[in-house]
Amino acid sequence: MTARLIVAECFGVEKPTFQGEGASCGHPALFIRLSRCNLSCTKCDTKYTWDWSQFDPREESTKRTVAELVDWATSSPVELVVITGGEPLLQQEGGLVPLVRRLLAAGKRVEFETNGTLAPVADLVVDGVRFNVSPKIASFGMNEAKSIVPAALKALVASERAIFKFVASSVPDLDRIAGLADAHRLSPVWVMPEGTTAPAITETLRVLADPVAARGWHLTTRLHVLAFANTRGR
Ligand SMILES: Nc1nc2[nH]cc(C(=O)O)c2c(=O)[nH]1
Ligand code: SF4
Ligand SMILES: [Mg+2]
Repeated sequence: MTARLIVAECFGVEKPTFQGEGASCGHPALFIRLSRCNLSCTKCDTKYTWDWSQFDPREESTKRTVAELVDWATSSPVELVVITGGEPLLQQEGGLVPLVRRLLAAGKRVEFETNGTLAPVADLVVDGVRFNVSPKIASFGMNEAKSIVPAALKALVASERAIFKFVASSVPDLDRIAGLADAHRLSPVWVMPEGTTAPAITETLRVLADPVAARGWHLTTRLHVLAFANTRGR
């Protein structure tokens, strides 16, 4: 049987872009955005991957074979492939493992952008793969009883291939992040300002920078919002 994935969009080949967030911020990158999510955050900026009250899944997603996706990614010399969503690990029992295996064999490296509610299968915890884990705190508009899954966080910590990248809007958010980081031994901690416009990102970054530095954490911007005005497909 041909493995297929439910894809929202692929970008970075025709219009080159960068990983906009986290430890690889500024690196040239290709993006495969998988459709579907198991959460429903109020502040989600990719609702076209899951919110079928606002979007039509037949318009917003296509099924693509692993071969099609690998051909697309290998048409570019860019080494980093970011697999995001939605929640990409929802499809790890489907075509994700063969996709990652073939991307690595072609000389790519892979970063997953995941919400941290699902433990990765062993076949994804391999050299060349990293996990950018963004647990959603209450201020992001998600009930933490659903978004904080201790067993999944434990597995991601144990993978030794994860960073924990929290979206924050205010200084009090940092206390909640510290509580979660302590409770689940999450490290390294990265903080990213919430916002989908350059002024909003800059303003929040300025508020958060000193308190993040004081805690010894890492800080990231959202480079694609600054550079490309949050255009879809960049
Ligand atoms: N350039 C760029 N970098 C990103 N890093 C994480 C993204 C995401 O939507 O998960 C993203 C995105 O949408 N664009
Ligand atoms: S986990 Fe991410 S993709 Fe899913 S609803 Fe929340 S912000 Fe959106
Ligand atoms: Mg995004």
